[in-house]
Amino acid sequence: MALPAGTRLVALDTADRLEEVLRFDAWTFPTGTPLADRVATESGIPWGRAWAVETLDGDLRAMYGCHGLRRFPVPGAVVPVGWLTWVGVHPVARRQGILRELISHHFADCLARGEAVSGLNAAEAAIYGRFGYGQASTQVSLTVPRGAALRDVAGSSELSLEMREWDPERDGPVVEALHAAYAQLPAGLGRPGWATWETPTLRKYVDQDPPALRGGQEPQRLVLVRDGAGELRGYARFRRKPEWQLNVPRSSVQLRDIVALDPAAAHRLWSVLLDLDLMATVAAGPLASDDPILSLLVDARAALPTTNDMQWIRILDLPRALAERRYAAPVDVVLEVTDALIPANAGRWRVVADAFGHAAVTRVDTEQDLRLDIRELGSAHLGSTSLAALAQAGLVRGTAEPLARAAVAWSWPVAAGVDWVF
Ligand SMILES: CC(=O)SCCNC(=O)CCNC(=O)[C@H](O)C(C)(C)COP(=O)(O)OP(=O)(O)OC[C@H]1O[C@@H](n2cnc3c(N)ncnc32)[C@H](O)[C@@H]1OP(=O)(O)O
Repeated sequence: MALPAGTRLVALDTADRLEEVLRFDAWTFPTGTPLADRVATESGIPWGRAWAVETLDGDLRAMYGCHGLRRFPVPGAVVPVGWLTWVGVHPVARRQGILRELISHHFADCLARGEAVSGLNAAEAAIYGRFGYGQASTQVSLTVPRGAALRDVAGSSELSLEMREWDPERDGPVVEALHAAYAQLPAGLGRPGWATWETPTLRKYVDQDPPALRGGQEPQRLVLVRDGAGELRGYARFRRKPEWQLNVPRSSVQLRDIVALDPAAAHRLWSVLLDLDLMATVAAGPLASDDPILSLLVDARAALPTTNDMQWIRILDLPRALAERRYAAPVDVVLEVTDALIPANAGRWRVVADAFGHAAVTRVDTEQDLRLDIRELGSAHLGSTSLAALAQAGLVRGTAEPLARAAVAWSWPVAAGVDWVF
């Protein structure tokens, strides 16, 4: 397939076309925010690694961008990943194969830059599976009632608190350091998928708090927690949304993110957030599906947990991607993989690894143990989608023993996930 006649692909190297891009984007993602306000905020567009499809007259018809992450956590390692973003096709140009062309361009670009994996957050869950992306992590959202009881954690009450208005220049580096440190927890195992805002564009994008993007809520606030030696142990960023019903305060805390480096800090932060006057609830999420609050709440059900897909992973260079990550148990298995878009990944691959080691991945022509598509391998790549679960749906085929061994090896003790979308 090719781009529709009368259109061409052009690079978006600089922000020169920002206003035009934002006008175009408002066709793909409707917004009530005035254009002038959007122009004045950091869009998060990765200029220099963004492309547009335009007519020969220069009218924008589609675009996509890619964040070149260099420290994306996969099980037991951090790797380069091409993070697909800002995908949109104008309503007049849809269903003519433009997205399919952009995806093919993105895959080739990532491979040329040595990125064995592409990832994304999907606007709609049904879009990307056809291109070999598999759902690799889930997120949980909570609405925690004010005053919800927490299980005790020793040392929580001895930690000190500081609350202040968010100041990006002062607080951005503090929060970034805590967020990055959390990626290694617990005990150095590390949380796959825990991306940090590692490019200057992403950093500016997450640090900003312009009134136009507050939705009528108060400016962002920050709570910090320190141990007895004054060392920072965690933070939470939040806003309060004021609301009264029949003279009864029904306001809510909108928690943007919360990071704690130990259980006492998590308990202390949640204790203060659940005890703010005039609030009825604390709305939290995206949270990883094993976030500590789910174990700390005495009645997690009362927090009305809802889950959704979070990160989607596409393996672009199979031998490299499978060798880059580590495995939770010894494994020696032959996979027969199909890949309709990247033929170099298709065929039989032997994967051999020790517990918590990297794998040797070689092409073989011996009998396969398991058969699956590249999409399923992407789902399992962050360690949170079980190959055995996929087998129950008929998406991985093989006999019981190699399936069980591979399912354990591909898993990881810490759930994949992250607390922001980009
Ligand atoms: C990572 C991100 O940035 S997520 C953001 C994605 N963007 C949006 O959701 C904005 C609004 N939507 C759009 O801009 C467009 O409809 C897009 C980008 C989703 C699709 O673009 P199009 O150029 O129309 O897609 P294209 O014609 O290449 O279709 C490719 C395939 O995807 C399918 N498809 C397209 N859109 C959707 C959708 N929303 N849901 C399910 N399937 C879809 C098509 O049916 C087609 O399937 P086929 O290959 O089996 O025939």
